[in-house]
Amino acid sequence: MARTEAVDCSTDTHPSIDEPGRLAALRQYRILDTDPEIEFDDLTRLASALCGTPIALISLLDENRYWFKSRVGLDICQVPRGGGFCIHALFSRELMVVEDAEQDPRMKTSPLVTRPPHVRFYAGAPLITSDGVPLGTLCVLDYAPRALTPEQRDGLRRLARHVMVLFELRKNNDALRQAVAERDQAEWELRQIRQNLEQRVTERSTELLEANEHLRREAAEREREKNLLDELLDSLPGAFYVFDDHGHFLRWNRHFFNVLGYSDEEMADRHPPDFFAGDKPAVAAAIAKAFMEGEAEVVAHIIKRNGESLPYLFNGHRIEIDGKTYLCGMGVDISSQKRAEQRTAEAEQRYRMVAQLSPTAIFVIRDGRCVFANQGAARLLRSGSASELVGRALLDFLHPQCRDAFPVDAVFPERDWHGSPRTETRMLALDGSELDVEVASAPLRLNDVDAHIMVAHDITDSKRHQAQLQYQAHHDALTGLPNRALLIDRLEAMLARCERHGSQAHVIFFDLDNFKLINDSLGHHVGDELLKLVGSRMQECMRREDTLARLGGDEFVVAVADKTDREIAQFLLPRMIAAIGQPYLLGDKEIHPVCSIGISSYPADGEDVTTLLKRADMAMYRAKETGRNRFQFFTEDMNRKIDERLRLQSRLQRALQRGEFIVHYQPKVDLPSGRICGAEALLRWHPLGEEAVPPSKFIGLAEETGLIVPIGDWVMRAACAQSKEWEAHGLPAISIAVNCSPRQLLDPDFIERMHALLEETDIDPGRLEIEVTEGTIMQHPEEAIAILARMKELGLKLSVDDFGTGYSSLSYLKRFPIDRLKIDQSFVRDLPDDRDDAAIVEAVASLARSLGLRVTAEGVETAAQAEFLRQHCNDEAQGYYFSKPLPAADFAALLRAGAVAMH
Ligand SMILES: Nc1nc2c(ncn2[C@@H]2O[C@@H]3COP(=O)(O)O[C@H]4[C@@H](O)[C@H](n5cnc6c(=O)[nH]c(N)nc65)O[C@@H]4COP(=O)(O)O[C@H]3[C@H]2O)c(=O)[nH]1
Repeated sequence: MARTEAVDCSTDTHPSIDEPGRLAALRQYRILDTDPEIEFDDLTRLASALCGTPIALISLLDENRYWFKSRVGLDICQVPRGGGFCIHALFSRELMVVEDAEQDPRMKTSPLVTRPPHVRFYAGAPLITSDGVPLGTLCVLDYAPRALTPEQRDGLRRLARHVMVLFELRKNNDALRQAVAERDQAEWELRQIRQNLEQRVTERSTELLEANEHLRREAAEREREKNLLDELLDSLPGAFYVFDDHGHFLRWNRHFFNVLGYSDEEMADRHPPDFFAGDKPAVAAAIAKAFMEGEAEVVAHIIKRNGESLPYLFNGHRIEIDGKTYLCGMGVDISSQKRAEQRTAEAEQRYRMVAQLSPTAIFVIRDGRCVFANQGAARLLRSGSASELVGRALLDFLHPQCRDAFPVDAVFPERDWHGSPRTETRMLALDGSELDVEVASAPLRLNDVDAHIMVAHDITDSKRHQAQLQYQAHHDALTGLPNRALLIDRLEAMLARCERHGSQAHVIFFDLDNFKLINDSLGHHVGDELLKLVGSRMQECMRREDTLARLGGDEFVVAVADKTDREIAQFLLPRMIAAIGQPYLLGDKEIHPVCSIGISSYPADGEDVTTLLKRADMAMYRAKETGRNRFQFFTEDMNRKIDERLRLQSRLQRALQRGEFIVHYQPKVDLPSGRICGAEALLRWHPLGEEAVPPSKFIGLAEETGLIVPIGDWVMRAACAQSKEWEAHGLPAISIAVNCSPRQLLDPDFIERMHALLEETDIDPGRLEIEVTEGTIMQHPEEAIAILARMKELGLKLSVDDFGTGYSSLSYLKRFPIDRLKIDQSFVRDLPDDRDDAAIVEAVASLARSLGLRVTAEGVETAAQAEFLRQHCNDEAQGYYFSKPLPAADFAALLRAGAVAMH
């Protein structure tokens, strides 16, 4: 493409051209300074090709320049108005062809010619509007002079017209676009307007809806308020009303219907006085008063629809609404109140009567003086009449010792079971007698002044009774001495005192050794008398501060403080033993009780009551073992003995299963002939791997623990079996005696077991002798007699062992279904020298003879004893003199020999 500098063309016009009009027309096409468009560029290229020129332009002339809408072969887009050629073609409105510009006077000075691009050829077809206005040209240019063929000329013209068609099309399009744009704008504006309108309509509708809702809510609220008011009025506990000064009802509540029975129609027709009969004048006066003074109240009987009348309390208040005067108020049914008043009046009357007639003393006290007293009060205080008490000071009736403590203001510290304040005090009757009373009190308003009512009742007897009960709970009924409970209390207090002072205290346990025997043999009444005497004799030996208690049976305990062991042992106990040991004459009997005493001391032997009592008891048992009228201080050794005893017990429990028992047999000798006539079965215990334990050590324990029952059964069975065996071996038939302890005898199954044993061993019952001690029988004589009788029924022989030690009376002895008496070895021991024993033995032998009983003397150890017995008793004897108890085999050998040697 040829480059050229901008060409300066001078502006020139043509007289035939309305230049401003042309320029205006040009502007209408709105094409100047627009971007290249392909449709125009195609035409330009067509023109260049058609004419064979390197340059082709669509050139438009405005006020100052030639602006090229489309160009081929030229790279500038405009040239000044004075530097171009087109103006000639434009103004001539014809195709103009300049074959050599250097030769053409109109152009040879043109910068396009004189300077690069050095145009030499120019052909331009004017672009003329349909109105004939020239706008520019479609021109072709060349650097060399040339000519155009007529076809080229014609083609150029046609192409110019095409350009113009395009211009027109473009202009129309523009106009169309403009119109479309304007229409779009109009549409947009319309839409805007519509939207605005719609929005306003919406807003307005919302406002209207809101206003409507507001109105609806207000209406609902008013309705609700009205309903609420109606409900409120209907819920009033009475007849609400509003009526005007003509007596026309404006408003009333459901009470008129629900309670009084009037319908709304009836209410509308009625006037206030219509509801009343007898009370009409009072009601009318109250209405008039309310209208006049603003308010009034009246009690009147309203007539219900069914004719019934009820007392109502009406109130009325004058109100003004819109300048008019109304009366508004309510009537309340006061029938229950009236009834309550009536009941109160009746109750008051009743209470007055009850108070007057009550046997309980009732006082009303005001300012410390009696303002009312009933008959009960007069009786309590031994007064002639209740009125005599009125006006007197309450303190006058109180015992002087109680005056200070008595709460005259009725604020009592305790409460009775109704919750009323109560207290106990002592009163003085008018005759001077003293009374224990329980007083309850309550505050009271009396004629608008504070007072209190006081109810008093005589508890003198119950106090006495209580004291008695208290005494009984803490004292032994027989001797009147403190019992265990009181002893424990006092001991605790004593120990606490001793602890504070660092002093000593002693617990002394007394037990009468032979009491049981005395009691059983001489009767309970003798025993009781003896206990009372023992108690009082002991008491005489003691200081006031010491305590003597009876724990039950023949057990007494003395608690002594602030004495040493030596003082106790050297002074107190000997004194007591001497006092107790003095003979007692009870009825026609003289009794010599024997006591055993155990002592424990605080703090050495224990620091609490239980331990001290237990240890004194232990010591007492130890004393009992050591002999008559002995005392024994507790020693740690006793504890050890108890442990040993416990150990022994556990071994004894296993002994039977382990087969540690055997039976020895001691012969019984017929004194006249010296022949063995029987044997006593005696139990022996050889614990495995240990020394034999003598019966004296374990029989008592077995008895206490009940083990004696199975052990005794075993002995019986063993003895019976042994007897059968001897019999089977052809040995002489002898009777076998077996010991029976109290526990065995009184066992409920004893008889059944004996029966079974006889059947099982098949022994002749007449050869089995059961030995029961006299003491055993005398423990429960009646039961024992019954059991012995049943044993006799079984065919058994019975003997009373240790006879002479058990205090059995002759009358009992007569009733015992026994065969034999065994004289206790204590009476035999000192024979024949002891005259008493000799006399006893003789007496027993003679007694037995007269009762038809046989006699066996026990414990014969010497020939002299044997001889004495042979002379005076001449029955049976048993003892070491003849033989010690022997194992079964040795005994069999002895039996086989048939007699024992009598030296
Ligand atoms: N000093 C002395 N003693 C003599 C003489 N002759 C016999 N004795 C002993 O005196 C006791 C007599 O038995 P007991 O009075 O029934 O006294 C018996 C009896 O009460 C009881 N006992 C023994 N075996 C049994 C038994 O199987 N059942 C029951 N319930 N008690 C038994 O044990 C007590 C003591 O029995 P043992 O030690 O065997 O003592 C026996 C016997 O060995 C004598 O000349 N001089």
